[in-house]
Amino acid sequence: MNTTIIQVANLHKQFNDNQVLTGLDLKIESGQIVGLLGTNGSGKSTLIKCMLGLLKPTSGTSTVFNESSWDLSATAKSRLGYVSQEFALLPWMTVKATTDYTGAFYEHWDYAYVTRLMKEWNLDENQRVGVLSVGQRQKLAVILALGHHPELLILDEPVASLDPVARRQFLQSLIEFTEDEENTILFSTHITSDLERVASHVVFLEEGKIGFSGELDSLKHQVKRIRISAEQDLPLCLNIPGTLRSQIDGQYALLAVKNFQSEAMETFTKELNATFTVEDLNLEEIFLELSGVSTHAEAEVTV
Ligand SMILES: Nc1ncnc2c1ncn2[C@@H]1O[C@H](COP(=O)(O)OP(=O)(O)OP(=O)(O)O)[C@@H](O)[C@H]1O
Repeated sequence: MNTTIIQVANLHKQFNDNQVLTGLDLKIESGQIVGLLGTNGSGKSTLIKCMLGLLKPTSGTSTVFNESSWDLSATAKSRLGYVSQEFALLPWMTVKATTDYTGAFYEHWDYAYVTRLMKEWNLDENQRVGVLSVGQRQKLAVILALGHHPELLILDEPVASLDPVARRQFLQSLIEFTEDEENTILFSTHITSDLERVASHVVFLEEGKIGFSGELDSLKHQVKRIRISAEQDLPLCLNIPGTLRSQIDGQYALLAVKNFQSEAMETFTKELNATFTVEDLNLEEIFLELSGVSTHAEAEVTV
């Protein structure tokens, strides 16, 4: 049975007069791999920090393992792994000294697992941290977060500096991490193809609110591109509920809709004496449509 790992209720966060998060409600359950999407500055890091108790919400609540995020016990913290965007490592230490030093803080540090990950991810344990590339440092930060087998892993843009090979290895490790145990992952990213490869659920932040939260498959099922073709010119405004974008050109129309319902579309097009076809969008196209950026430029309006 799935248990609730993170629960956010009516969460607001404001920095001076900058309202970043506006009444968010969110539930993440054990075993989920949740991808957090949103445009730059939409509040992904702020939400993560509120969940971890690193920032205090202006109002509302957040709990992790049923404990208030703002007041997490040492036991709850030991069940967490977190990699922030601005992680700090000591440049004069070697990779090995860094992992040993971090491991010393944990009761159940898995030295063998850490050594295996370092080998798989081509990290030289004798190298000094100060001379590592940005991507190598990012790999090390992720390994440090995994070494104690956290039940909940939170990663803020973990793959931004990784090359495609390292990204594949990293994603594979994430899959193993949740396959072996009932672990939960929340990660923010701008790389939608990565998210599509591993995430079971998606949370989409939009103007301080949750634009979508649910299963990845459900999101793909709901957001579609529709082509309408009629015998006569179509009206200039179609008024189809859930339309994100529409382009009308005489007898033809091209639309992106959210909450697509086949029956409603059938009724609507019948009234216009028109027919329609439905096309799937990939996650990047869905993300762009939900963010208000048309992907129609790449698609012809006519059938
Ligand atoms: N400590 C802070 N003090 C003041 N403003 C902040 C602080 N942290 C974040 N902000 C503001 O909150 C907004 C959201 O920032 P945040 O870093 O959460 O966005 P993000 O979605 O993670 O962005 P990105 O995709 O670029 O990493 C921005 O306008 C930012 O300037």
